[in-house]
This record gives sequence, C-alpha cells and structure tokens, in this order.
Amino acid sequence: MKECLVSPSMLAADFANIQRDVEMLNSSEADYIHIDIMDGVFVPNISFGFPVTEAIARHAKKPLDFHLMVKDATPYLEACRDSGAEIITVHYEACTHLHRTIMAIHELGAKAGVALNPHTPVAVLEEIIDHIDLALIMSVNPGFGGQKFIPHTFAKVEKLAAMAEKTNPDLLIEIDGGVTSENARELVQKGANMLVAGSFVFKSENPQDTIHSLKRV
Ligand SMILES: O=C(CO)[C@@H](O)[C@H](O)COP(=O)(O)O
Repeated sequence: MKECLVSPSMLAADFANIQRDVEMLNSSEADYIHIDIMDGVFVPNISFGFPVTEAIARHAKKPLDFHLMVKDATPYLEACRDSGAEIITVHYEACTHLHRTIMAIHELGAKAGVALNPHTPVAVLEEIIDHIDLALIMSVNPGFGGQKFIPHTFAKVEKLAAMAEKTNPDLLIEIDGGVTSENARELVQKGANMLVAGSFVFKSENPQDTIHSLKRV
C-alpha cells in the first residue's frame, strides 16, 4: 500500500492565530498544508485572499497544496505559484478549457490537480488523467468546512484508483471534506493516498496527535 499523505486544511485554523497554527503544522507529521481559495461565486463562501496565503507561505515549512474553488482559475494561477504552491488544483466543473489550464499550471512549475464535486463522475477524468498529478474527490459539497462526509465517495475512490492504475499509477488521489478516523481507513483501502482534514485536525484536543493517527490509518 502507498504511503498516505495528510494535508490539514487551513480553513479550520484559528485565523486570529495563523502563525501559531502554521508552526504547529510545521512540527507535525503533516505532508502538506491545504489552502482553500473561494471566490463567493463558484461556491457560496469566501475564505481568504493572497495577502493571507503569502503570510502562511512565509511561515510554512511544509509544501502548500492549493485548492481553487473559483469560477475562473486562470487569473489566480500565478498568485498561487508566487504564494509557494507546490500543487494547484482547479475544479473540473469550472474549467471550460481544462487541458489548457493544466498546461498553464505545469508551465508555472507546479503540480496540477483536478477536483470533482460530489455529483461529478470520475469518468470525466478519462481524457486528462495522463496529464495530471492529482485528482481531488470532494466528499462534501465545496464551500464550507465541518460538513458530513458523503459515503458515496468510497465508490468513486475505488473507480478512480482502478482508472489510475492503468494509465497513471503515480496519481495522487486526494479526498477532501468530512475526513475523520471513521472513514480514513476505508478511503485508503479503496485507493486514496492523500487526505485533507480541517475540523478533524484543528478542532481536536491535540492536532499533532490527530495528524499522526491519520497517517497511520
Ligand atoms: O474544500 C473544503 C471545503 O470546501 C475543505 O478543504 C474543508 O476545509 C475541509 O474541512 P473539513 O470538512 O475537514 O472540516
């Protein structure tokens, strides 16, 4: 079984203590720091903008994993790279010219990911799977932290893992939304190799222990 990467989501951090929370992640076993960018149009919420992500980047010693929940990703790609993004993920549902967007992310020197909303079948990735580094399966409807995990995600992960095995065995299969120790093991068994967790990490008594336990599902 591949190693399971953990990418805690800053959406659940204490925004009045961002530096403290980033430093906590620096000294944890987290593999990435997940940054949710929302425009209030693609999703009915706004998270934080690039002045904040730049501040996160100044303190972060872990690579940054950007998830763009925006209607038009193109104008934001360079700002993500300038904020130190190692991975930039865009939504399938928001990108008319997905292949062009993926190429643009690669030209910036970042890894490219495609996110799928809960209703979007994994089959839509068939013609792009060879060109991407990561597929993100949303296990809640995007826009808010602290939602309940949608169980249908397990079947999607299994299907995607089978697709990836044939054409892109190094694909990162990232799951985002409502991830806890209750569903993490089954997600990894079905083929997930990267877990995003916001509330489960930041609202726990000891976030570093929680990250440790997620890595060992
Ligand atoms: O993209 C999103 C929400 O749209 C996520 O990254 C959330 O931040 C995950 O939070 P939890 O469900 O783990 O609280």
